[in-house]
Amino acid sequence: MPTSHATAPEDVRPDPAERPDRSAVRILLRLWPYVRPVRARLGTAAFVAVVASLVGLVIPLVLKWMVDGPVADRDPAGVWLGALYLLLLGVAEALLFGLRRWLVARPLSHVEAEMRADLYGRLQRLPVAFHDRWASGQLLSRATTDLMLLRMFLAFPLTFLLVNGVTILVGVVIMLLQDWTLGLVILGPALPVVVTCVVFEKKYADVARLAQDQVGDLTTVVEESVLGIRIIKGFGRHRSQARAFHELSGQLRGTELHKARLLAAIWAVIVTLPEVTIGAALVMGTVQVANGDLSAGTLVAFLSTALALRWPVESIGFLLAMSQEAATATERYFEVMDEGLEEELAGPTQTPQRGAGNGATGHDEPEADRRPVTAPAGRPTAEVTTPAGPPTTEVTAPAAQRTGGLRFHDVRFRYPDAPPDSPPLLDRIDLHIRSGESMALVGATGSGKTTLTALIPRLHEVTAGRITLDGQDITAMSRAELRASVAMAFEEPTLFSASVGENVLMGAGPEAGAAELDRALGVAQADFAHALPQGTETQVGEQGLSLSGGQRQRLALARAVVGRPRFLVLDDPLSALDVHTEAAVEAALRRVLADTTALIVAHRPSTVLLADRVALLSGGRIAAVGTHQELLRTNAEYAHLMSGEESREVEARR
Ligand SMILES: Nc1ncnc2c1ncn2[C@@H]1O[C@H](COP(=O)(O)OP(=O)(O)OP(=O)(O)O)[C@@H](O)[C@H]1O
Repeated sequence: MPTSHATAPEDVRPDPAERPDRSAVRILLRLWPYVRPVRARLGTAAFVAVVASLVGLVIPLVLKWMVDGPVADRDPAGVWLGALYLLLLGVAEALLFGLRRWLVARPLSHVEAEMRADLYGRLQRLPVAFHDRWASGQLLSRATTDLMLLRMFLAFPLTFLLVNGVTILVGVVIMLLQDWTLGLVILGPALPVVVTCVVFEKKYADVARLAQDQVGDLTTVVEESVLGIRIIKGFGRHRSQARAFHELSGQLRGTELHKARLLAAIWAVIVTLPEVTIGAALVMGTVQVANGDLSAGTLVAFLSTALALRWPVESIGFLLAMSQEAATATERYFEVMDEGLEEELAGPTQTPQRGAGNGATGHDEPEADRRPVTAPAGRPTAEVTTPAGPPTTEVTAPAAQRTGGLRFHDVRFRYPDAPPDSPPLLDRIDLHIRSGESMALVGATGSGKTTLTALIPRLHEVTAGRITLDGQDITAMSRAELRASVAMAFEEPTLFSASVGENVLMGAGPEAGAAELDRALGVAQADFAHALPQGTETQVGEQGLSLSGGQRQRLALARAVVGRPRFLVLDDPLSALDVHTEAAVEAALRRVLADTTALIVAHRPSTVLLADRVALLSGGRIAAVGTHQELLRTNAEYAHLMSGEESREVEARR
């Protein structure tokens, strides 16, 4: 059974100290492949916004013309004309900003959808080891909150940092042209503002990253609480769960307040300094007007321009903050996208080259696999071996029988996150399940049975050695081909939010229909599906929670057998069934197992009896292989496991 590792992944976030210290700009540049297809529209939108902003800067010049012209000459018609110009400029500015919004809305939702689709696709193709390591909440928050932040960045800060930059530049030039001394006064705070922005950016980057990671942690807690609601209620853990939630949300609140304090600090600098200088310029300008050195219109134009630049300057603070959050979101997005795909994973590092590929292997028969004894009546193979003792008889079976079926060749496995000096979980596993044979796999809890079965469809990669299916190395097959040949039913039967029929037919090709569905439901004794309100069209809830454990297990079994796989791997498939249903499923499974090569993880004698032979996994090795009766007689550990004590322990854990 998968262990708690699957539900409590370690913290995989890169240590802040280990994260490469890259500038926000370089990180954001990674978005270019997604932005490229919509660059024309985004560019046009930015151009329109620059024009709109510059239109706003013409308004002070019209004011200057009005004050020095019609107002000074007491010409009402001129004043009305000036007012009309101002109105037209205001309307033009508003229309242009509206056009910009219209231009960006569609392409940006396209970018967000593309990025989300890529992330989802990547998550499907990442190896199981990746999902073991990453908390689901961290992945969820990247697919939702982070992508929303990116869309907002492309919509506002990306454009407005450019627009405001151009506006400030043009505005400053206009002010210097009006009166260069007043212009220099206005430029005074530029240096302290720039320095503050640089310091702010670095500090804000760290806090933004922390906040986004904490959102991921919080999402994980919420998700686990919802999925585990029965356990929380059943054990009355809602208070401790709520405490854990409050603690995390308190931490997030603290981080958000830290962000707010940083924003307040930069805001104070960015707002106060320009305000003070505008005040100073007003005083100086008024004195100059009083002395006759400056026209009133010029002063009005100057101050109006300075006031028009207030917003572009003040907004820099939060535009930088949003950009920083977007850089963090980009970094978090690509942390997932940069993970190696299943397909890119190298095979075992020390693959023995003995007899690779089809044909005779030349591989020595494993010790426990050599001695032919009598097969159970009616079984397809006569090659059943005794459990213990030195090899006595060489196998004389035809080559096809020796290489056919499912075979582990000197397989070794250690979880990638296990300490490097720990012994391998599976060590020198040699096991041969002959074509058409079914083999039960028995072992103490935690001995590695589930892990061993997961190696067959390459959910994990063997550390050394190789596995062959009918003589063909599984690493030489495409994953699609491999997984079409091997069907699995896991101990934890997961159903998807779809109809019962769709859940079962997931295990077959697209051509499978009602006949295959009925047959599979029959084999798994899951005919209850026909009695559901809408028969096999009935939707099962999230994870099939509306069905009982036994019902879900039978549907999972039906899914495994529906595609008539060449190889069947069942991880304790009958654990949740009552004795009568179990007997019925066993009877039906026997017929299926006659046509396939199967490996069945078993805890109970009744499941073991489904198989032709049994392999005992102990201490990371296949300690014995033989029939149930033989192993009962000759192997004390097996006898103990089957005596019921171990089975009861396993039952008690469920
Ligand atoms: N993703 C993982 N990373 C590291 N160690 C793991 C991982 N999954 C399982 N293990 C460890 O591997 C060992 C074997 O686990 P496995 O689930 O294969 O045992 P099992 O024999 O199927 O147990 P059971 O009979 O209880 O289902 C356990 O000690 C477990 O802690």
